[in-house]
Amino acid sequence: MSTETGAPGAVAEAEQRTPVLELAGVRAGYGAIQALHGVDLVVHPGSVVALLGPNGGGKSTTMKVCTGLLPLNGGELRLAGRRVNGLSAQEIAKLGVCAIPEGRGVFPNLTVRENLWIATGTGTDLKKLEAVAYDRFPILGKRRNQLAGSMSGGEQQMLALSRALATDPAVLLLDELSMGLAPMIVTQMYETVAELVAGGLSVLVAEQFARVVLPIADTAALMLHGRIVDTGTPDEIEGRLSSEYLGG
Ligand SMILES: Nc1ncnc2c1ncn2[C@@H]1O[C@H](COP(=O)(O)OP(=O)(O)OP(=O)(O)O)[C@@H](O)[C@H]1O
Repeated sequence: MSTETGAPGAVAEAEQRTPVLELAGVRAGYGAIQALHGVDLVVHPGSVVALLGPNGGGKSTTMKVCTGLLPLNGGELRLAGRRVNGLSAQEIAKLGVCAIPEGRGVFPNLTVRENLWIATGTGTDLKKLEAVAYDRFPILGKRRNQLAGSMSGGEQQMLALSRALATDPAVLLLDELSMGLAPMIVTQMYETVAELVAGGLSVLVAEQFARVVLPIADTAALMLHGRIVDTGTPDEIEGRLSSEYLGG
């Protein structure tokens, strides 16, 4: 969370603890296409790192590396200080990495309840899971028997977030949470993320339009052509970004 409310000590303290997620000199690509050329990123416990940059910069690829969906061909991926290069996506998920991919990640032909039921594979009881989800997003309770694919983009994103949180992740990866959503819904989604971070969650969020995520970020990193070209506090980065990257 941003330190505006006066917790610089807490941030400094978090930075002294082992990062929940760390990329050091990470290289990765698709066959002959090298997409990441030595990416360094650190997510401290209870903080939000915003990964910014235009289309094709490598944000989604970075997310795929963090979830184990794409292997590294150089550098190191560390979770809670442990090198996890080469672990499968399933093993990485078990270590507490949970992602909401670009374009949501709900099962459109399943109802809200059925989508939540999928998360019971992690051992949580469906009733408890539903109670938490409907408490956080009452609209999901009203839509519990509706097919996820027939809901609005915002409602689908709420469902995706609820399902992700059911796994009690150590670090949550959000890829373009705002995509296709009305500004008011985006604000609401990021407010929810900020509340979760205040409760101790760590988040890495990729966003093409910086303005929607900078208010809740502790650190921002600008990515271009598979490289982090600038890192700083949200204020520092905002000051250096062109309006093109800031977005509406
Ligand atoms: N499946 C793929 N096969 C081949 N090249 C890919 C694949 N996915 C991404 N790339 C390439 O890797 C580079 C980084 O793409 P990536 O999707 O990570 O960027 P991004 O910053 O997330 O952009 P966007 O927001 O548009 O998804 C781009 O040059 C892209 O064309």
